[in-house]
Amino acid sequence: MPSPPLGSHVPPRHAKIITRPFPKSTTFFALAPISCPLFPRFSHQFTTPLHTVSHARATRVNVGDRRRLGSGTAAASALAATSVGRTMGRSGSVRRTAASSLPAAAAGAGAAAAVPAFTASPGDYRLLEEVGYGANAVVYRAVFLPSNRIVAVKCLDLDRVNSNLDDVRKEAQTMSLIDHPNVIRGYCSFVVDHNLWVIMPFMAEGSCLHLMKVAYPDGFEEPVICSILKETLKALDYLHQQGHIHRDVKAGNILMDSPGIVKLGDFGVSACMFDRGDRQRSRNTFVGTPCWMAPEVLQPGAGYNFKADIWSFGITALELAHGHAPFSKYPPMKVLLMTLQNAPPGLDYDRDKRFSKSFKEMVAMCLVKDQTKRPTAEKLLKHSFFKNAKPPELTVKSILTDLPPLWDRVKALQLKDAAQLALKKMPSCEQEALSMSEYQRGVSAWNFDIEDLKAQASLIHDDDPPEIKEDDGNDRINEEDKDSCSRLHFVSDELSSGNHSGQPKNLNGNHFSEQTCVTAVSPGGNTHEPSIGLISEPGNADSERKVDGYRKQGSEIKSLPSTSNRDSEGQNCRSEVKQKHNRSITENSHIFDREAAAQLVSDKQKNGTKRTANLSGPLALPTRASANSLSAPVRSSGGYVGSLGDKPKRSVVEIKGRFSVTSENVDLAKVQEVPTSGIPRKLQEGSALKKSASVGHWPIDAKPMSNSLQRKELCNGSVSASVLIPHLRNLIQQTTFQQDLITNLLSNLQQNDKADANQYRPGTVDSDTGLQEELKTLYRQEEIIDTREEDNA
Ligand SMILES: Nc1ncnc2c1ncn2[C@@H]1O[C@H](COP(=O)(O)OP(=O)(O)OP(=O)(O)O)[C@@H](O)[C@H]1O
Repeated sequence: MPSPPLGSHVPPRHAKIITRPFPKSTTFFALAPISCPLFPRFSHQFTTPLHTVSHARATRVNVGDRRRLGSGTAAASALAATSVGRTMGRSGSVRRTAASSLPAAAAGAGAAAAVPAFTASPGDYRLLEEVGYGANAVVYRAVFLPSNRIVAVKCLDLDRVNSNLDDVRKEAQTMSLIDHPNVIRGYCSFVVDHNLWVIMPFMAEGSCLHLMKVAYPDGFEEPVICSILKETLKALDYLHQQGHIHRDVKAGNILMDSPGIVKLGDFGVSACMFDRGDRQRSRNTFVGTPCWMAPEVLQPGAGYNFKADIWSFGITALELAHGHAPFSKYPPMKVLLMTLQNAPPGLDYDRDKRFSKSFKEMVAMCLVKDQTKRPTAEKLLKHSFFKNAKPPELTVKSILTDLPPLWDRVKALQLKDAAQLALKKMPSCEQEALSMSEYQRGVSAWNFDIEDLKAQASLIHDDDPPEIKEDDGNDRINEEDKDSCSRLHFVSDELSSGNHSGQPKNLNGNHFSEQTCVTAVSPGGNTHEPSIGLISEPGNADSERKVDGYRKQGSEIKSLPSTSNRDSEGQNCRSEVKQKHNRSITENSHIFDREAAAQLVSDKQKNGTKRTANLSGPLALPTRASANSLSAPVRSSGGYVGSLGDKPKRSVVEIKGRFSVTSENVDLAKVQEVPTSGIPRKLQEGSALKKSASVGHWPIDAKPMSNSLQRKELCNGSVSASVLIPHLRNLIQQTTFQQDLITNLLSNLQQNDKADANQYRPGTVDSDTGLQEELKTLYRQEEIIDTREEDNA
């Protein structure tokens, strides 16, 4: 059954239209585009449904075309407020939406009354608790003071999204045009200092991902999944019919409200299928989250369409069934390769016996690699699995009982992860753990250096640990895989015969470090009474919590007295939500070139050799704290950090180009097994020596494990934390020492080089007294360690 159209003039079915050029005259967006003072250049794209043209206002600032908002001031002057206060009669669905976010007391009256307009004045909103944050935004529960209505305010940090103004604009615009009970719409949006505020309905139960992390780590029961998926599918059907590809369908973007209302949110990376020019080109870039990405999104050339959402929907179904997405244990580039090379994941394993045949079938229909064989959302809604779906009011409601309020859950998750991080007491671990959890959560704005990815992918061991085989789909190799392989060969040929130089493209090189958020209020204008419900003074210890260098935005947001002076709207007070992000952001922060990735795939295939390191760590993803990510297992995984601005000290056991494998993420047994011929005997015992592309042969002690039993225990993961932690501490000490030693050796060599370049022979370090001394020191150190270990044993 088609979703409600935007207006009666809108043909109910558009899904078919998208497969052919869409004639302008039949577009269901505004025939007369609304003026776009915000982005004159994009005015033609600022369309809005006809029935909202008269209500949509792109007001405030009229500034020239600025694709990039470098500073808050620029941002403020470049982004206009768009208020879509729907004062006129709206469809029933909108009223339902509105009612769902009304405070209990007002709900009854609110449902009957006309939906009040929302103003584009920050003074009209009192920010309450933080209820989530993602790649670019912090989301607050807030009160719209004129009607005392509870809303969510998404504060997008424009400093962080300065290279993706299109995304910002699209998200705000798309959200404001949404008119469907299962899609989050934006009431209005406007700039407040460095932030774009998007006002939207408050979804009191947060995202499905959140809920799973808090209470359902192994996923939901089938009836619940069925309800959630059906609502999500209705949202997708609607969006596709309106010409949008969501591109980021995942449990983290499925939001729930108390009465069991389910809505799809986050249009940060959505695309219009009818776009041409710049925006069309953006569909040739990776946008989305690796685990949820359809194969065709990862392949160059062909392009993709709304069917990519159907794939993501299938992955989301698995996510809801298992508590995590398939392949989520792997680093992103491995996910990419597996998505292309392996059979699609499914519900085929022992643990999935509890699920019905129709559920499995439905998932299998979505996860077909050939996008043309995937059903449309509309067709999928007719699948037998959804026929018997119970109303979400019943099923979803049942999973929401006895839970604390959303903000308390968010706080608890934050504290839990902060505690885990504190336990590690390792700055690099912190960074890696965040990176890993970020990845596991599935970031939208993942951003990395393709060269690094190539290096890292080449280090990925093709033999996966047995415990994660299950999700690989390796056992399910089928005809599709053969197709996939042949496509990959084609990609390879294409790349090698084309004008690809073989050089990896480095399109962004964005480097991120840890996110730091600070919340502050500047009570501008009114000295007696800070009228907006924020918050705390900058620098106030209460407003900033710092746990082992990880400073999080204070959740203890204090509600201050609100202004009663309505005339002073926007003047009596100003609220400022500052998010200081200690990261550098450059252009294209969440895309990278698909061809470059294909080159990676090609290289990987050509390479064909098995590598020594079994990498389980993440790529150097932008490290970003996220409420969503905070409950993800904190795992010290090593991972490449070469692209990060600050290279944390760690024990490097292998350097491959710019890639470093740290002792933390190298399989201990394998390290021990590395051939070390030609290395002094002492170093072979209990040390791993590997070739470093950068520095030649150097003795590096990865894990001096004298006790093979202990080593086995460590490898099979049965060892307890109490055993492991001292060992790791010991390791850190050793590696710090070794790093210093290596530095000394290097500087000695350099000095020697200068002194007598002709006499210097590589490998003749023994003739150098200084170096001999250093090596002796190393031996001594090793002996001490060995003795200590023997004592411990
Ligand atoms: N309307 C809402 N009501 C309640 N919570 C919300 C709402 N919108 C978002 N959230 C919470 O805030 C989180 C972050 O929001 P959102 O996904 O829009 O930010 P983002 O920066 O675009 O994230 P992403 O990393 O997915 O790109 C959500 O996962 C959800 O938990």
